[in-house]
Amino acid sequence: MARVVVQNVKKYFGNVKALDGIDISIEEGSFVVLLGPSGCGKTTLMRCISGLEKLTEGEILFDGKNITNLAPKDRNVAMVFQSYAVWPHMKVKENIAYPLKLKKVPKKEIEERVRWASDLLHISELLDRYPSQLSGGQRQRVAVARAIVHKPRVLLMDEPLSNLDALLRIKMRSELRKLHEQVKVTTIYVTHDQTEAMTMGDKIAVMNAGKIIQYGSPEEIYKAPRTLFVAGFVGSPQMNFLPMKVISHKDKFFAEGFGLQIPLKKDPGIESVIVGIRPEHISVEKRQDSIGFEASVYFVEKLMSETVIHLSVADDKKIVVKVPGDVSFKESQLVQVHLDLPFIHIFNPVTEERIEF
Ligand SMILES: Nc1ncnc2c1ncn2[C@@H]1O[C@H](COP(=O)(O)OP(=O)(O)OP(=O)(O)O)[C@@H](O)[C@H]1O
Repeated sequence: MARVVVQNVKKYFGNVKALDGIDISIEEGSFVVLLGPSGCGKTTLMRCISGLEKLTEGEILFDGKNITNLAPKDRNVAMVFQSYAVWPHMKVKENIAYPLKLKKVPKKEIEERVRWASDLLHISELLDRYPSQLSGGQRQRVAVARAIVHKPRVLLMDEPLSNLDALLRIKMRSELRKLHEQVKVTTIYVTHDQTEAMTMGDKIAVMNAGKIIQYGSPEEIYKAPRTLFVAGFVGSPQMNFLPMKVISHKDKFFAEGFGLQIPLKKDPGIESVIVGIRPEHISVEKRQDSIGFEASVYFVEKLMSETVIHLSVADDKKIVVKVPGDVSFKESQLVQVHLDLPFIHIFNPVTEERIEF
């Protein structure tokens, strides 16, 4: 396993800036998720790290050694793709053994390694089947076993769970995490699914338009999103954004709008702000350190374990509230809602950056 450092990497396809100056340092043995919307450059960054794509500019280092011009086969990197990409004409055991055969590993060692990888992926009883005799989930396990069998320095996974049904995806998430704990190979995992990113990554790099916007632990990204984009991309349902005016009153500062006055800890130095608050930090009951206001129920989504309430506040602005359990509300019903002040985020509407208090 290796520490991976990407320095000022740019990759242009004609006029398209797929990667527009990427800097990231990935600790040896860690699990890092690249998260971002379609087209933001996630796959291109993976392909650059694997050597399948040549950089326009910049450098990639493994353990301090510049590997920018090294051929893919000399980097000792393994990839797992969304499409399982297992050889249909080979049995499972031959598929897994394939990378070792290429490296001319002795037969006995191949057998041992195939047993090791298939035990880890719980597919030992499938070794004599052909891929056509496997389910999608089993095929993806074979692809992962084949990727780890030669103990790569870096394991790259590009949306490996996208083709699986919802239940299996959730199961495989925890299995891949467990596998990583056992094998400890430096792993870079691409997804556009924020739940997958939050549950799997030691760290998440949130990307947009060829750039990394924020790189941090899931907790940092959830609790202190650096920009409006990150705040809106991570969390479900999405964070509520309320554009408000800044007013001062007796040396105190407030964000004012929608019938609300939110105390600010200091002068933000601008005339207006965007107040962000996650649906789970708004309640329909008074809580300590919260401020309340009236809103009318617009639409209710009952998920039984939680209830998502869409509300209209002043100026017909809609906000979304998530409360635990199965709560009944009628359309147009008036409710008192409360914002938990410690969980409020403040953004600059021009730069879209977070303002720290
Ligand atoms: N070979 C190519 N030729 C031209 N443009 C390309 C090529 N590969 C990627 N691009 C462009 O580069 C940008 C980044 O693409 P990339 O596939 O890396 O995004 P992504 O984040 O992985 O998206 P997705 O989640 O949809 O797979 C896109 O605008 C894409 O159209």
